Amino acid sequence: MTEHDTQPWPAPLAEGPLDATVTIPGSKSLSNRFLILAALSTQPVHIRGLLCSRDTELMIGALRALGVTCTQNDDDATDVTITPPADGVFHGDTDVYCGLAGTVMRFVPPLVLFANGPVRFDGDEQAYARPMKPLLDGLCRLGAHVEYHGEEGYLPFTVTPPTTLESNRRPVVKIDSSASSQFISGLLLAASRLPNGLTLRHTGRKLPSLPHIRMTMEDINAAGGAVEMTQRGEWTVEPRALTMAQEITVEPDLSNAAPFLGAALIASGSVSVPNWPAHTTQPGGLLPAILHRFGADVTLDGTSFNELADCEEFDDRYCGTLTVRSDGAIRALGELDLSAAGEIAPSIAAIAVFADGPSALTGIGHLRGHETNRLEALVREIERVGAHAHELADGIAIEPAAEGQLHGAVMASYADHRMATFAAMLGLRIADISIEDVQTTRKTIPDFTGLWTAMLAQHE
Ligand SMILES: O=C(O)C1=C[C@@H](OP(=O)(O)O)[C@@H](O)[C@H](O)C1
Ligand SMILES: C=C(OP(=O)(O)O)C(=O)O
Repeated sequence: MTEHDTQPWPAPLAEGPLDATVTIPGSKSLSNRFLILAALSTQPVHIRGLLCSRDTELMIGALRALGVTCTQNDDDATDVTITPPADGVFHGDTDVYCGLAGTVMRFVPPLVLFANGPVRFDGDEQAYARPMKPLLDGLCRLGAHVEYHGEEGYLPFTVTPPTTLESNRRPVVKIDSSASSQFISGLLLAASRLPNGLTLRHTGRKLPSLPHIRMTMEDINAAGGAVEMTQRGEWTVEPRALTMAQEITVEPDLSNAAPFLGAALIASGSVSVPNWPAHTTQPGGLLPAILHRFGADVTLDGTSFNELADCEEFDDRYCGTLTVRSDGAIRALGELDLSAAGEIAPSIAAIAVFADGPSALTGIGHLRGHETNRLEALVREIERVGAHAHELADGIAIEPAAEGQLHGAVMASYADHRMATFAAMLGLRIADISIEDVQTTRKTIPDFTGLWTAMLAQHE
């Protein structure tokens, strides 16, 4: 146990305008999709730049339990080779531990359709509150059997594979995915292996995180699959043998870049992130526009954000250095619909605490079912430092306080990586902020405190 596990971590105050470059580790969402697709592939896949954090370790643990060979390079754990079981059949009669990782608890159970025995799923106690039922109902429609060991619709549970998969016609699965896009992604990722593919319909009114569903579709199609959105809220997947490229590189996690890029606004100065993809399926790709709306100057390799869309130099594969500059004056957002990118809401909320007026983040009611009830947690932590916030039916309204009214506090992190990074962002401008259990950031960032202090050491 380190000191950080027991003592709140004193979040550093910015000593002056930043002039920093930060290299962001691989994307959680891409890493865990590539791992699943590699496990379903017909040949070994070499993944470079894999995120090495709790959520990817849990995914690797899950795949190993199912009989997939995952070999990490001794000198570089981000370099991994995945070899699916020789006959493509996953091992049953095993246990999968999901921790608090949505991508593990929603992407792995569909693999059990192709296993030779039941698989038991469990996770952290806090994971027992995360919705699972629409995904598991979908698996039951495909012939699996689900037994709940606690409350119906939640972890822990056992999935037993069907004795045979329906093979005379294409199954139609209808689920309400308004609580999480990951139900759709999980079913799509596995569906190419079904004898007749799948038609999947979303029956709810709202669907969050559409970029993450587009990411799923793009990754499946790049692996030789054939998935399309046939109409709003309906997808078809053709039966296909998936063959991923033999080598694939993971983009940096653009959502995890949000606290660092946001620091340029809160602390003033500039923060640069190399290897920023000009085109991406990650929802963090929306950050340049949002930070620009807050008043920052945003450039990719020197080209200003306003010109990026028309710039022919930036083809689909272009990666450059994204730089965010600010004099510390932050414009309020008014209302911002974040339904496409709910996972960056805590970072956007931290910036909004220092804006020149109120901001409302909407379209994110489903954040109540994330790692913690993030809307409730954000309101509580914003009030704790002396600013004001309240919950909306589908979001949060933030009212900044005059700087003299803001004060330090011991901030709770709720076992939520993004609540911990949110608190560190507040600590850039508010003295005497410390953060309980900052190591919870290991869910998706291997060394958050190291990266954060290194960023702060680079100032004007
Ligand atoms: O598919 C993915 O990789 C993710 C989808 C989103 O989930 P929700 O739709 O539940 O918000 C996002 O918030 C999560 O961090 C990652
Ligand atoms: C919601 C998140 O994670 P998960 O993949 O566990 O759903 C997140 O990282 O913000």
